[in-house]
Amino acid sequence: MIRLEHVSKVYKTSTRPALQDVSVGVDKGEFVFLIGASGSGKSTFLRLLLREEVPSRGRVYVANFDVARMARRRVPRLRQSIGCVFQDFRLLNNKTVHENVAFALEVIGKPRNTIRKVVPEVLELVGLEGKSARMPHELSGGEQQRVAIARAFVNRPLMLLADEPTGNLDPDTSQDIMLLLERINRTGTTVLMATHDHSIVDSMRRRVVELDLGQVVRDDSRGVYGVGR
Ligand SMILES: Nc1ncnc2c1ncn2[C@@H]1O[C@H](COP(=O)(O)OP(=O)(O)OP(=O)(O)O)[C@@H](O)[C@H]1O
Repeated sequence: MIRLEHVSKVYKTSTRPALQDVSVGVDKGEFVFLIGASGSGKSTFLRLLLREEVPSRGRVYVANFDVARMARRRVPRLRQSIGCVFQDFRLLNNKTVHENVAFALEVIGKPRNTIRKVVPEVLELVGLEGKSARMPHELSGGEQQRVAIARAFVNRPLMLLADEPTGNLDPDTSQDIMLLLERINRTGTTVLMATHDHSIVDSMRRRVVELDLGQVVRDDSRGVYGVGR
Protein backbone atom coordinates (compact mmCIF):
# COMPACT_ATOMS: atom_id res chain seq x y z
CA MET A 1 0.00 0.00 0.00
CA ILE A 2 2.87 2.33 0.90
CA ARG A 3 6.48 1.85 -0.09
CA LEU A 4 9.37 4.24 0.39
CA GLU A 5 12.62 3.08 -1.18
CA HIS A 6 15.82 4.79 -0.09
CA VAL A 7 14.04 8.11 0.26
CA SER A 8 15.98 11.23 1.18
CA LYS A 9 14.58 14.72 1.40
CA VAL A 10 16.63 17.85 1.71
CA TYR A 11 14.63 21.07 1.78
CA LYS A 12 16.10 23.93 -0.22
CA THR A 13 16.59 26.17 2.79
CA SER A 14 18.05 23.48 5.02
CA THR A 15 21.42 21.78 5.15
CA ARG A 16 20.50 18.69 7.12
CA PRO A 17 18.25 16.13 5.40
CA ALA A 18 14.69 15.95 6.78
CA LEU A 19 14.69 12.28 5.71
CA GLN A 20 17.76 10.22 4.99
CA ASP A 21 17.73 6.89 3.13
CA VAL A 22 14.33 5.86 4.48
CA SER A 23 12.93 2.52 3.29
CA VAL A 24 9.58 1.49 4.75
CA GLY A 25 6.72 -0.67 3.48
CA VAL A 26 3.18 -0.70 4.84
CA ASP A 27 0.73 -3.40 3.74
CA LYS A 28 -2.93 -2.91 3.03
CA GLY A 29 -4.94 -2.94 6.25
CA GLU A 30 -2.03 -2.26 8.60
CA PHE A 31 -2.18 0.21 11.49
CA VAL A 32 1.16 1.97 11.94
CA PHE A 33 2.38 4.61 14.37
CA LEU A 34 5.06 6.96 13.10
CA ILE A 35 6.89 8.38 16.09
CA GLY A 36 9.94 10.49 16.77
CA ALA A 37 10.98 13.76 18.36
CA SER A 38 9.94 17.09 16.93
CA GLY A 39 11.83 17.65 13.68
CA SER A 40 12.57 13.95 13.14
CA GLY A 41 10.77 13.95 9.78
CA LYS A 42 7.28 12.61 10.45
CA SER A 43 5.39 15.37 8.66
CA THR A 44 7.82 15.23 5.77
CA PHE A 45 7.12 11.49 5.47
CA LEU A 46 3.36 12.17 5.29
CA ARG A 47 3.77 15.06 2.85
CA LEU A 48 5.74 12.86 0.47
CA LEU A 49 2.87 10.34 0.39
CA LEU A 50 0.47 13.13 -0.62
CA ARG A 51 2.91 14.55 -3.16
CA GLU A 52 2.95 17.83 -1.25
CA GLU A 53 6.70 17.40 -1.45
CA VAL A 54 8.86 15.30 -3.75
CA PRO A 55 11.88 13.36 -2.52
CA SER A 56 15.40 14.52 -3.34
CA ARG A 57 16.28 10.85 -3.82
CA GLY A 58 14.48 7.53 -3.85
CA ARG A 59 11.02 6.33 -4.82
CA VAL A 60 7.62 6.67 -3.18
CA TYR A 61 4.75 4.33 -4.02
CA VAL A 62 1.17 4.60 -2.74
CA ALA A 63 -1.21 1.90 -4.00
CA ASN A 64 -0.50 1.88 -7.74
CA PHE A 65 0.88 5.40 -7.86
CA ASP A 66 4.56 6.12 -8.43
CA VAL A 67 4.05 9.27 -6.39
CA ALA A 68 7.20 11.25 -7.08
CA ARG A 69 7.17 10.64 -10.82
CA MET A 70 3.50 10.69 -11.73
CA ALA A 71 2.12 13.51 -13.86
CA ARG A 72 0.82 16.48 -11.92
CA ARG A 73 -2.65 16.08 -13.44
CA ARG A 74 -2.99 12.67 -11.72
CA VAL A 75 -2.23 14.04 -8.24
CA PRO A 76 -5.90 14.77 -7.39
CA ARG A 77 -6.66 11.10 -8.00
CA LEU A 78 -3.88 10.07 -5.60
CA ARG A 79 -5.22 12.46 -2.96
CA GLN A 80 -8.74 11.11 -3.35
CA SER A 81 -7.50 7.73 -2.23
CA ILE A 82 -5.94 9.17 0.95
CA GLY A 83 -8.01 10.57 3.82
CA CYS A 84 -6.25 13.08 6.08
CA VAL A 85 -6.83 14.06 9.68
CA PHE A 86 -4.89 16.76 11.53
CA GLN A 87 -4.31 17.96 15.06
CA ASP A 88 -6.26 21.17 14.46
CA PHE A 89 -9.32 19.50 12.83
CA ARG A 90 -9.42 21.96 9.88
CA LEU A 91 -13.21 22.08 9.62
CA LEU A 92 -15.02 24.72 7.61
CA ASN A 93 -16.37 26.90 10.40
CA ASN A 94 -19.20 28.42 8.39
CA LYS A 95 -20.66 25.04 7.46
CA THR A 96 -22.66 22.56 9.52
CA VAL A 97 -21.40 19.09 10.41
CA HIS A 98 -23.39 17.61 7.53
CA GLU A 99 -22.13 20.25 5.10
CA ASN A 100 -18.51 19.74 6.15
CA VAL A 101 -18.71 16.05 5.31
CA ALA A 102 -20.85 16.55 2.22
CA PHE A 103 -18.41 19.09 0.86
CA ALA A 104 -15.69 16.44 0.58
CA LEU A 105 -17.96 14.56 -1.83
CA GLU A 106 -19.25 17.61 -3.69
CA VAL A 107 -15.74 18.67 -4.70
CA ILE A 108 -15.13 15.30 -6.34
CA GLY A 109 -18.42 15.48 -8.20
CA LYS A 110 -20.49 12.85 -6.36
CA PRO A 111 -24.21 12.99 -7.20
CA ARG A 112 -26.49 14.69 -4.70
CA ASN A 113 -28.54 11.58 -3.90
CA THR A 114 -25.35 9.61 -3.10
CA ILE A 115 -24.27 12.42 -0.78
CA ARG A 116 -27.67 12.46 0.94
CA LYS A 117 -27.36 8.74 1.58
CA VAL A 118 -23.73 8.33 2.65
CA VAL A 119 -23.23 11.40 4.86
CA PRO A 120 -25.71 10.23 7.55
CA GLU A 121 -24.17 6.75 7.38
CA VAL A 122 -20.67 8.00 8.07
CA LEU A 123 -21.90 10.40 10.78
CA GLU A 124 -23.48 7.41 12.48
CA LEU A 125 -20.23 5.45 12.15
CA VAL A 126 -18.34 8.18 14.00
CA GLY A 127 -21.06 8.56 16.65
CA LEU A 128 -22.42 11.94 15.57
CA GLU A 129 -25.93 11.00 14.55
CA GLY A 130 -28.24 13.75 15.75
CA LYS A 131 -25.55 16.44 15.49
CA SER A 132 -25.54 16.94 11.74
CA ALA A 133 -27.07 20.44 11.93
CA ARG A 134 -24.57 21.77 14.50
CA MET A 135 -21.87 24.24 13.59
CA PRO A 136 -18.26 23.31 14.49
CA HIS A 137 -18.14 25.85 17.35
CA GLU A 138 -21.10 24.08 18.93
CA LEU A 139 -19.07 20.87 19.28
CA SER A 140 -16.42 19.67 21.73
CA GLY A 141 -12.88 19.12 20.45
CA GLY A 142 -13.45 15.37 20.35
CA GLU A 143 -16.64 15.83 18.36
CA GLN A 144 -14.89 18.18 15.94
CA GLN A 145 -12.24 15.54 15.39
CA ARG A 146 -14.98 12.98 14.71
CA VAL A 147 -16.36 15.28 12.01
CA ALA A 148 -12.87 15.54 10.53
CA ILE A 149 -12.55 11.76 10.55
CA ALA A 150 -15.99 11.39 8.96
CA ARG A 151 -14.95 13.83 6.25
CA ALA A 152 -11.68 11.97 5.67
CA PHE A 153 -13.42 8.60 5.52
CA VAL A 154 -16.67 9.36 3.68
CA ASN A 155 -15.10 8.67 0.31
CA ARG A 156 -13.83 5.28 1.62
CA PRO A 157 -10.17 6.02 0.95
CA LEU A 158 -7.63 3.21 0.78
CA MET A 159 -5.67 4.85 3.53
CA LEU A 160 -6.02 7.32 6.36
CA LEU A 161 -3.11 9.57 7.33
CA ALA A 162 -3.43 11.13 10.74
CA ASP A 163 -0.94 13.77 11.88
CA GLU A 164 -1.16 14.12 15.68
CA PRO A 165 -4.95 13.60 15.66
CA THR A 166 -5.14 13.54 19.47
CA GLY A 167 -2.72 16.43 20.01
CA ASN A 168 -5.45 18.84 21.13
CA LEU A 169 -7.57 16.37 23.08
CA ASP A 170 -7.66 15.19 26.69
CA PRO A 171 -6.69 11.57 27.44
CA ASP A 172 -10.22 10.14 27.61
CA THR A 173 -11.31 11.86 24.41
CA SER A 174 -8.08 10.71 22.78
CA GLN A 175 -8.90 7.10 23.66
CA ASP A 176 -12.33 7.49 22.04
CA ILE A 177 -10.74 8.84 18.88
CA MET A 178 -8.35 5.88 18.84
CA LEU A 179 -11.26 3.45 19.13
CA LEU A 180 -12.76 5.17 16.13
CA LEU A 181 -9.53 4.92 14.13
CA GLU A 182 -9.35 1.23 15.06
CA ARG A 183 -12.88 0.74 13.82
CA ILE A 184 -11.98 2.41 10.55
CA ASN A 185 -8.88 0.23 10.33
CA ARG A 186 -11.05 -2.88 10.77
CA THR A 187 -12.94 -1.95 7.60
CA GLY A 188 -9.69 -2.66 5.76
CA THR A 189 -8.44 0.92 5.60
CA THR A 190 -4.71 1.31 6.16
CA VAL A 191 -4.02 3.79 8.97
CA LEU A 192 -0.74 5.66 9.39
CA MET A 193 -0.65 7.95 12.39
CA ALA A 194 2.14 10.33 13.39
CA THR A 195 2.09 10.96 17.13
CA HIS A 196 3.97 12.04 20.24
CA ASP A 197 1.39 10.43 22.51
CA HIS A 198 3.22 7.79 24.57
CA SER A 199 0.18 6.41 26.36
CA ILE A 200 -1.75 5.82 23.15
CA VAL A 201 1.12 4.03 21.46
CA ASP A 202 1.75 1.95 24.58
CA SER A 203 -1.90 0.96 24.99
CA MET A 204 -2.52 0.00 21.35
CA ARG A 205 0.51 -2.25 20.78
CA ARG A 206 0.56 -1.77 17.03
CA ARG A 207 3.45 -1.46 14.64
CA VAL A 208 5.77 1.41 15.54
CA VAL A 209 8.16 3.06 13.08
CA GLU A 210 10.48 5.51 14.82
CA LEU A 211 12.36 8.31 13.09
CA ASP A 212 15.36 10.09 14.53
CA LEU A 213 16.99 12.94 12.62
CA GLY A 214 15.36 11.69 9.44
CA GLN A 215 16.38 8.06 9.74
CA VAL A 216 14.35 4.99 10.67
CA VAL A 217 15.85 3.80 13.93
CA ARG A 218 13.18 1.27 14.90
CA ASP A 219 10.41 -0.75 13.29
CA ASP A 220 8.59 -2.97 15.82
CA SER A 221 5.53 -5.00 14.91
CA ARG A 222 3.84 -4.63 18.34
CA GLY A 223 5.78 -1.74 19.73
CA VAL A 224 5.63 0.69 22.60
CA TYR A 225 6.70 4.33 22.55
CA GLY A 226 9.97 4.34 24.40
CA VAL A 227 11.51 0.88 24.43
CA GLY A 228 15.02 1.02 25.86
CA ARG A 229 15.12 4.82 25.67
N1 LIG B 1 9.27 23.45 4.25
C1 LIG B 1 10.42 23.24 4.90
N2 LIG B 1 11.54 23.94 4.55
C2 LIG B 1 12.73 23.73 5.18
N3 LIG B 1 12.90 22.84 6.17
C3 LIG B 1 11.84 22.12 6.56
C4 LIG B 1 10.55 22.29 5.95
N4 LIG B 1 9.67 21.45 6.56
C5 LIG B 1 10.39 20.78 7.49
N5 LIG B 1 11.67 21.18 7.50
C6 LIG B 1 12.76 20.65 8.35
O1 LIG B 1 12.83 19.26 8.16
C7 LIG B 1 13.05 18.58 9.38
C8 LIG B 1 11.90 17.57 9.62
O2 LIG B 1 10.70 18.29 9.84
P1 LIG B 1 9.26 17.61 9.96
O3 LIG B 1 8.26 18.70 10.00
O4 LIG B 1 9.11 16.57 8.92
O5 LIG B 1 9.41 16.92 11.40
P2 LIG B 1 8.30 16.32 12.37
O6 LIG B 1 8.86 15.05 12.91
O7 LIG B 1 6.99 16.24 11.68
O8 LIG B 1 8.22 17.40 13.53
P3 LIG B 1 6.96 17.80 14.47
O9 LIG B 1 6.72 16.62 15.36
O10 LIG B 1 7.47 19.01 15.23
O11 LIG B 1 5.81 18.11 13.57
C9 LIG B 1 13.17 19.65 10.45
O12 LIG B 1 14.54 19.92 10.65
C10 LIG B 1 12.47 20.85 9.83
O13 LIG B 1 13.02 22.05 10.32
